[in-house]
Amino acid sequence: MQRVAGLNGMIVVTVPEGFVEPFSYDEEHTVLLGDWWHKSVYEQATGLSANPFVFVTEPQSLLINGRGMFNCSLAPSGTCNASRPDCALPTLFTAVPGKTYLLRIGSLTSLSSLYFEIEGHPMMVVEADGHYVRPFAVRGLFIYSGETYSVLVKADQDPRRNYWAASHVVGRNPSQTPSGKAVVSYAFNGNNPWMPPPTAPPAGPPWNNTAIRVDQSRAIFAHPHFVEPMPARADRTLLFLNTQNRIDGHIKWTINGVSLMFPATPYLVAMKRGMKDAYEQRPPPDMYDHMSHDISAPAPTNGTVGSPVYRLALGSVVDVVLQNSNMLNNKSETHPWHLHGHDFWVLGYGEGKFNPAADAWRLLNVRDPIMKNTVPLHPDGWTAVRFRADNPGVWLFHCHVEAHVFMGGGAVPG
Ligand SMILES: O=C1O[C@H]([C@@H](O)CO)C(O)=C1O
Repeated sequence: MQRVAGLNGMIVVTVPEGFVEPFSYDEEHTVLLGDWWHKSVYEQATGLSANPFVFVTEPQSLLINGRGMFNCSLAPSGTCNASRPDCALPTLFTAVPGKTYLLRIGSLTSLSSLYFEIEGHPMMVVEADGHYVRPFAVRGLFIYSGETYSVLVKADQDPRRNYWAASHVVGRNPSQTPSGKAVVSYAFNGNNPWMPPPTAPPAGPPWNNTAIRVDQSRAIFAHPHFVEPMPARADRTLLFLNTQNRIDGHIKWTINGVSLMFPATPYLVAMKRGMKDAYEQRPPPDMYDHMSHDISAPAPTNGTVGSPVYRLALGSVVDVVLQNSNMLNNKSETHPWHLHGHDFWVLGYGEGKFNPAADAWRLLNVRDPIMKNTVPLHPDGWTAVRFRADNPGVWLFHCHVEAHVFMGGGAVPG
């Protein structure tokens, strides 16, 4: 749930009594990561629907548990205390020396893909979107809007000083967005929790290094004792081309040429009452023209705006291959795709164009895929997921970038 439009929070579901998790820890902290603009979402929405188009551009701040800092030189005069550019005290996480902490990390960003790290404290990733993963160690965690992870961190460093925790934008040029900062302070006699760490905050990885982000995505597998059996094959395959189109002069995101616009009457109400005019009855295309479409060129201007539904047979197994492609400005960006009402198995990630006729299927992980509900679609690549349509309803499957879903970047299975 994104903060910029007013909603923010983390719900922690505890395990049933007697259930033993595949790891142990002493204490836990929740870490909510966000991004923040000085303009309201209403101003942003006006720009996104305007001709000429005005993008939201990069956030002014990154937030860690609601607190952020921004570059005062960019603020209108009088709105910022230039002698104290950090303006607010950062969030403080307290650690008792020697203890192991479970950090429950969620990204509530509207736009930014992030890298979160704690100076001098590597992390062991143990859970993703509510599913246990085969544990793997990282120096910092790449996390995309809508995702949640749990990581274990050991408080095993010098307890007489404080440490930076930081979030950095990746995948987009952060240009004017300073890193989000928080402080980890050891509860140790004589250590002042409000003393700034003696070191410079970590700089994070280069924002445009896609390969290391894909590597992390590929390192996530189900925990060997918690592999959810996956159906061997799908009943239906959807190949989604995720791209921009210019429609009636406006920049839109489209999926297989359709830019999603929510109907005025909610789908469920319309279906229950048989209101056939309330949403588009013609089914949207299962595929795009994958043989001839060039994903490294802007999409041709043939998109439409609509509200069609991918009608799925109850209980059927559906594969979706999300295919990235260049925007109108000829660049490719990261899109975190989020499915409502279901978890999916993450079959794999690839570079370039997915070719359903070729070997691509054999490269997918059918042995121990992790289940998630949000998955990154990396620049110039594809991501394949499988889910069972076993939750009757009308659901949204969409890019979790707030501006993109507003501009039509979603589909409606139901
Ligand atoms: O939807 C978007 O629009 C801009 C750019 O494509 C046009 O300004 C951008 O970076 C997006 O993610």
